[in-house]
Amino acid sequence: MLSVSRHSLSIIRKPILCNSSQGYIGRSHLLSISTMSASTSNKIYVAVIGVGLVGSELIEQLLSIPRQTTPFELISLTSSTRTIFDAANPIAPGAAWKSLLAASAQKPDYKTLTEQLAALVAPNQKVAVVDNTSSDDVAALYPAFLEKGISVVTPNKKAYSGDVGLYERILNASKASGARFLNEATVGAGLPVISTLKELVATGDKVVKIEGVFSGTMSYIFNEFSTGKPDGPAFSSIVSIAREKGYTEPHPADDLNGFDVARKLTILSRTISSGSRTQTALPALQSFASVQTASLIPSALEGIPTGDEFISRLPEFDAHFSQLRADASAEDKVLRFVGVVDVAGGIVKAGLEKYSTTHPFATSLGGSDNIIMFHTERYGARPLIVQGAGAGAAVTAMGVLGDLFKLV
Ligand SMILES: NC(=O)C1=CN([C@@H]2O[C@H](COP(=O)(O)OP(=O)(O)OC[C@H]3O[C@@H](n4cnc5c(N)ncnc54)[C@H](OP(=O)(O)O)[C@@H]3O)[C@@H](O)[C@H]2O)C=CC1
Ligand SMILES: N[C@@H](CC=O)C(=O)O
Ligand code: NA
Repeated sequence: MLSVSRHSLSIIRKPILCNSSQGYIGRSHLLSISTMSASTSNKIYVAVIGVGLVGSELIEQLLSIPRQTTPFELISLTSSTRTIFDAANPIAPGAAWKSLLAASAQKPDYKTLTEQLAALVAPNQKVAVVDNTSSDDVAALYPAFLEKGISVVTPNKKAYSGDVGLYERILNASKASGARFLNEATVGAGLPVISTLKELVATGDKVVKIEGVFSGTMSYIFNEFSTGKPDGPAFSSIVSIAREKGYTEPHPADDLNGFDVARKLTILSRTISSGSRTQTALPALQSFASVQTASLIPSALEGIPTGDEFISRLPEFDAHFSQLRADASAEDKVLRFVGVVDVAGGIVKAGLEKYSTTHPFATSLGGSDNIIMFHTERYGARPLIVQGAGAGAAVTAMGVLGDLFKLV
């Protein structure tokens, strides 16, 4: 049970009928037949891990689905320090869930959570963990969740772009149990990038190359910093704004070192390799570290432990970035940080490039826009293009919630 005050508990929805194998049957004798069918079939119990920017927004979006139509029951929240779990009293729309979690005396215990969730898996009753952290430790738990039939939905790139052993364990566990691993929001946030790629590959199209701007942070930084003019705002000031807008990783160095893009390229490469009908020329990446990546971080700033300290030291290197901007401008070009998965050529790489001021990367991007171009056999000379905001809480949470709906 939740260890919270009576006052807090009063905002949790109380079922009138509850059946241990089917969960809610209804919350009022006035429920209509259609409402009852929504709440008795295809129920999906959801446990959210990580209640930061994306996690909080996801919870709000989840709780905003009309009660009559939602298939979801939000039964557990876990932050880095506390946890709550109560399958019999799911968190209700309008509940002060932050206070509930803050009032809990329970520390996170993932072994117990796995057992509690596994006990709920049943026909017509699915269970999903949503990992909204950027934690390697939480990512390492995915095989254990999946083995027990618990689906995993996540914007966290760590598992699918990390060590190949973990990646393979995820695939195997999902295959064995039928539980799903869904990670749309790991690339392009809410943009339909992974789903588009999976459909291209599953329907037998041959992906020749994927190229684009994959980082909302890098997009924002260079859209603002490098417009074709020789001068403009200081690099460090724009990085600070990108952080304030919620585009950066918890540590902004994870964006500026190119690793965030390298992780996304690894996820795309592995999605192609695992779905293709025939072998491709893509390298079998041991991890995102195998991607050829050109970091933007000056060596003096490498390994700085906190994001705050990193940001405070970045102005020391503003002159360096201003020079890069001026050099590009002298050639009538802009700077953009791009990624390429060259399937035909077997190359996966990320780095800062110069583009003519008339190129779509210079003219059509704004804010945190991502642009992803799929060059495939069927799309011939004119690529399939996905473009739009590629970072930020609202669009990322939407990508996560969209994946949850795929479980219905
Ligand atoms: N922001 C964006 O635009 C996008 C983000 N993503 C991904 O979404 C994920 C979340 O990003 P964002 O919300 O911006 O980051 P935040 O830093 O705002 O949130 C991460 C949360 O995870 C919590 N956390 C860390 N470790 C654990 C743990 N072991 N158990 C439970 N909770 C933990 C942190 O708690 P505490 O603060 O206490 O450490 C923090 O609240 C990341 O993986 C990111 O890459 C993907 C696409 C876009
Ligand atoms: N920090 C990332 C967030 C989304 O993946 C980015 O800037 O793209
Ligand atoms: Na996406």
